[in-house]
Amino acid sequence: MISVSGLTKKYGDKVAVDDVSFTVATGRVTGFLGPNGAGKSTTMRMVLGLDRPTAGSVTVNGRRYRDSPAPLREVGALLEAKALHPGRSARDHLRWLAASNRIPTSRVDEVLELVGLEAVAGTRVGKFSLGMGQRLGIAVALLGDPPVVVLDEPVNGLDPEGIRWVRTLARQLATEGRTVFISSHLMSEMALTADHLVVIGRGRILADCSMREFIAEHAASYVKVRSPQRGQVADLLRGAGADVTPVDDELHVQGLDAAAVGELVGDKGLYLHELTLVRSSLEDAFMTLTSASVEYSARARTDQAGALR
Ligand SMILES: Nc1ncnc2c1ncn2[C@@H]1O[C@H](COP(=O)(O)OP(=O)(O)OP(=O)(O)O)[C@@H](O)[C@H]1O
Repeated sequence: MISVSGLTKKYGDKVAVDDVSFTVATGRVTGFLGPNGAGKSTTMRMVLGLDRPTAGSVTVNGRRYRDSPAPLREVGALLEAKALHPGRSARDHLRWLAASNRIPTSRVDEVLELVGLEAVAGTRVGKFSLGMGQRLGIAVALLGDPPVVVLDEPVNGLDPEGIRWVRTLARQLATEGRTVFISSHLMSEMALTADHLVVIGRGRILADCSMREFIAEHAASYVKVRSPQRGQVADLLRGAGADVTPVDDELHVQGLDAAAVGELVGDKGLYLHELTLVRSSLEDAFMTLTSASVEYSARARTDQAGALR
């Protein structure tokens, strides 16, 4: 498991990560979600000991990454813009990493097969597409068969088949009991992949909850009703305690579910032309949540400058 406590990173005056605490549990996929520039990569780099925190601490399975005797076998990571030797083949790259981390060479062909690069294993990495590079990065992450896997934007550059493959792989790794921590700026992708969500905006944690809780709390829903007796239906539903908003030729009803609306209307012998549960998309919920953090951050900066004191 990964434990992040009071983590802060400043670059000069810029606070990239601001007093962040959360836990990434074993045996499930935790999605790390936030808009561009939110602080995801910076946090992940600190988890991996590649950036030194200004304050706070991170432990992976109880110790700091850089204190690990065999990092590649402890934590597998895919980071953005991974530097690869362009003249080397994928197989040679993995062999070199395996040898320098005392991982058996037989594992190289296993991971090449796992990520679907067997056919191009001898091709120079410089000729790889973005998607192939991502697959090779994931192969590197899995080379040491690590119990903890950290993937920064793993679906970048992948086609729909590749995206589905990453999703299945992440779920499989979690089912095997590993700790899986994946960043993305795409809510729709995380909704299909993650069990748990940590949402960050402007360096601060905005939500840390299960995907189910996030949907219940943030994805607003209403029942869309169309009826030739709109006025009567609206009065009836309001009388039953619902919140009813007329929109064009529709009624948007909150406070009663679709079944209750249907039964109330049926009991009175009124007609319905439509009865639909409408959920706002998770993408909308995510945008609303993170755009609020922009305002918060602007206030915080004014406060820091002393203007409000
Ligand atoms: N080395 C650096 N020097 C100065 N500022 C930096 C540095 N690295 C990151 N930042 C700033 O810190 C903030 C957080 O960046 P970070 O890359 O962690 O965000 P992110 O959520 O990963 O975004 P993206 O999805 O665009 O990669 C951004 O405002 C970024 O400009």
